[in-house]
Amino acid sequence: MEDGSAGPRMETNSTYNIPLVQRSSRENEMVCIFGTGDFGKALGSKMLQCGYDVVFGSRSPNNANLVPKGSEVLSHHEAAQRSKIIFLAIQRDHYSFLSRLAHALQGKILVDVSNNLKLNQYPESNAEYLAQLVPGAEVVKAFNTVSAWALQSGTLDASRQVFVCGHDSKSKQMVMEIVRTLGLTPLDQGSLMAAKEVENYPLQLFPMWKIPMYISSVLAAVIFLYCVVTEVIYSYVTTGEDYTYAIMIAIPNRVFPIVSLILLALVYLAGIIAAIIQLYRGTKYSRFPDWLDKWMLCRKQLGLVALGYAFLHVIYTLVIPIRYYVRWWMNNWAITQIKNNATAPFDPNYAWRSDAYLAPGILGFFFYVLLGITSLPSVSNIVNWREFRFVQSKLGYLTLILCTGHTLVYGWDRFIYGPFYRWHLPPAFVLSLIIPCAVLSLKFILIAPCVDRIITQIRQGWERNSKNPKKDISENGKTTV
Ligand SMILES: NC(=O)C1=CN([C@@H]2O[C@H](COP(=O)(O)OP(=O)(O)OC[C@H]3O[C@@H](n4cnc5c(N)ncnc54)[C@H](OP(=O)(O)O)[C@@H]3O)[C@@H](O)[C@H]2O)C=CC1
Ligand SMILES: [Fe+3]
Repeated sequence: MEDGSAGPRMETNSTYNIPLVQRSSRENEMVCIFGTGDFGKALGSKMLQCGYDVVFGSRSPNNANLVPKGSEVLSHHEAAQRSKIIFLAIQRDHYSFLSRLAHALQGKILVDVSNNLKLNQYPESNAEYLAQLVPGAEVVKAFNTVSAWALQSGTLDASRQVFVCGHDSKSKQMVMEIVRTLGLTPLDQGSLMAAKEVENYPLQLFPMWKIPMYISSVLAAVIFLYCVVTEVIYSYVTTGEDYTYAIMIAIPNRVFPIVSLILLALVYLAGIIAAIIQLYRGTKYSRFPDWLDKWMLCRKQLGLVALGYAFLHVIYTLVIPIRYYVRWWMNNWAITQIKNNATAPFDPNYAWRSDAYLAPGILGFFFYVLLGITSLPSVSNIVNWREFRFVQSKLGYLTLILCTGHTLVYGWDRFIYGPFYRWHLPPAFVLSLIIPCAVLSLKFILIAPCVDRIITQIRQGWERNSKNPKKDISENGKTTV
C-alpha cells in the first residue's frame, strides 16, 4: 500500500481512534461488521485505528452510542449495501436471519469469525454452514483465533497469526490484506474445507502437551501408590512403625526421578520403534501407525516434562540435609558413637559408591538442562538441522546413559538385597530401569555396523522387497530407471 495522507478519515475520528496506519490517498476502504457485541466492537475499533471506514449492521441501529466513535450503525440491509466485505461478528446460532438477506449479500465477501463452545459441536463447520445459507456470497473464515480482548488491548503477541481459509482466492487475498493492515500475520490454510480445523484450533488446550502431561500424571500416580504400599503400608503392617511422614518428601523424591527417567527413555523409544518398523518392513515408504506418529510429534514436550521432574528431584534432594528426620538421625548416630567411645571407621568403598552415584546424576542433569535449552525455538532456530539432530540425539542418549547409570549405582547391592523386596515386590527404582535399559540395549543393537548399514540404506530410499526398481515412464515412452 503506497503512503499518502489519511484523507477525510482524520476529521471524523474520535481521539480514541486516530489511525495508526496511514492508508492510501484514495477513498478509505469501507468495511461492514454485522453485530455490535464484544468482538464486533473490538474489531471495528481496531479497523478505525488502522484507517478503515467502518459501518455496523445491527438489529437496533438506533443504539449508535454503543459502537466505537467514528463508525456508523445501520440496519443489516443498509449496511450490507455499503461494503464489499462484511464481517459477521455474530454467534453461529443466530446466522439464520442471513438467509432473508440473501439478495443484499449477493456477491459479497462474508468473513466468518465465529467459534464454537465444544470441539466438533456441529456436523459441518460454521463457515460451511454460512456458505449454504448464503450461496450467492463468498465465505472466508478468519480471525477466530484472535480474541476481542487482545484486539482491544493490543496484546496480540501470542496470537498474531490469523488463519484464513476460503474457496475463492481473490476474496481470501482481500481479507488477508486487511489482516496485514491490522498488523497481524495471515496464514493461508487453503479452501473452506479447512474451516473445521481452524474452528477447532482455539478449542484445544495445549494440544501437543496433552499426551505427555497425561502419561506423566498417570505414571506419577501409579509410582506414588506403589511406594506408599511398599514403604508406608508395609512398615505399618509388619512392624507397626509410622512412616507416613515419608509421603511429603521421601516418596515424592523417589517418584520424580523415576517418572523423569521413564519419560526420557520414552522420548527415545519412539525413534527405536520407528527404526525397528522400518527394518521389519524393509522400506521407509509406508506410513507409521497413527499412535507412533503422535508419539514422535510430542517427543519434545515429553522431554521437557521429563526435565521438569528432574528439576523437582534436584530441589527435593537439596533439602535433604535440613529435614528433621535426617538431622535427628545424624545427631543420634554421632551421640551413639560418643557414648560408645568408638568412631565408625572411614569406609572408602562407601565413599566411592556415594560419589559414583552422585557424579552421573549431576552430569546427567547438566546435559538434561542443555537438551531443554537447545529445544527452545530461539536456540533451535540458530542451529542447522544437522547440529540440532546431533544435540538432540547424541546428547540425549548421553543424558539417558548418565541418568540410567545414576540409578544403577543407586541400586548397587539393593538389587539383590532381600529386605528391599517387600511382599516380593521389587523396589520402585528397579521398575524405573526397565524401559531405559531396554531402550539402551536396543539402541546398542541398532548402531551395530551390520544393522546400522541397512537402516541407513532404508532411510536413503532403498527398499528390500522392490523386485522392480521404481520406473519413470517419460513422455516419449522410454523407461528410465
Ligand atoms: N469475543 C471474542 O473474544 C471472540 C469472538 N469470536 C466470535 O465472534 C462472534 C461474536 O462474538 P461476541 O461479540 O463475543 O458475541 P456477543 O454475544 O457479544 O455479540 C454478538 C452480537 O450478535 C448480534 N446478535 C445477537 N443475537 C442476534 C440475532 N438473533 N440475530 C442477529 N444478530 C444477533 C448482536 O448484535 P446487535 O445487537 O447489534 O444485532 C450481538 O451484539 C461469535 O461468533 C464468536 O464466536 C471470535 C473470536 C473471539
Ligand atoms: Fe537421583
